[in-house]
Amino acid sequence: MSKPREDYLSWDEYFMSIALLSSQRSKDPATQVGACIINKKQRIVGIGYNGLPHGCSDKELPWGKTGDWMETKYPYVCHAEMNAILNKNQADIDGGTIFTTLYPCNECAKLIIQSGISKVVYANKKPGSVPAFDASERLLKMAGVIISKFDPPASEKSLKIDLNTGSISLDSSQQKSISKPNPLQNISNDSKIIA
Ligand SMILES: Nc1ccn([C@H]2C[C@H](O)[C@@H](COP(=O)(O)O)O2)c(=O)n1
Ligand SMILES: [Zn+2]
Repeated sequence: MSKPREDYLSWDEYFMSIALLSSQRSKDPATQVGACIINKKQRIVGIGYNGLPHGCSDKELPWGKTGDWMETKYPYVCHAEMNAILNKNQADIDGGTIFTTLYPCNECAKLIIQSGISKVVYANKKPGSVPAFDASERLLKMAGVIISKFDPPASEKSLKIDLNTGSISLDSSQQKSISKPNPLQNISNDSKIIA
């Protein structure tokens, strides 16, 4: 009898991969973020990425980061976590988990708490002390939300999606390459999340 496939995605890898894939819908030229919410039964109930509100033109609103605040992206972009919560297809997400490619900001932390989500799994966090992330941590901890850093696989694991042929390959090797930096652990304040 043939054996089941051994080289497959763990649940956490699966949900974080979906968050990462969703981030690739973002039009933010600097930082693409994705989020995936699961309910208590491990079913996906919401997905989102950072982008402008419905009906607001990607071409008319600014995408810059500096200068006059009104002429930056910050007042206009909906965060990935916010979109995932608003897109949820189930009213009750109490006790759910949100997988997010970037640590949630304080505004998203409020939404996470109020929606009943009880766990956050994040892949990246901006280095140093950033007020929006410090305040978020304060709120999440106070509300009893579990904060967990995504545990990357012990060995190299990468997914390659070929949209031309419609094929996908999951490559894994026994050892992590020492020379190649892990993009999930190494981001600067200004860098793209996924290289
Ligand atoms: N947890 C987060 C944090 C940030 N975002 C979005 C908001 C912006 O589009 C971008 C951050 O801009 P940056 O200053 O890093 O270029 O990421 C989000 O969706 N979720
Ligand atoms: Zn946010």
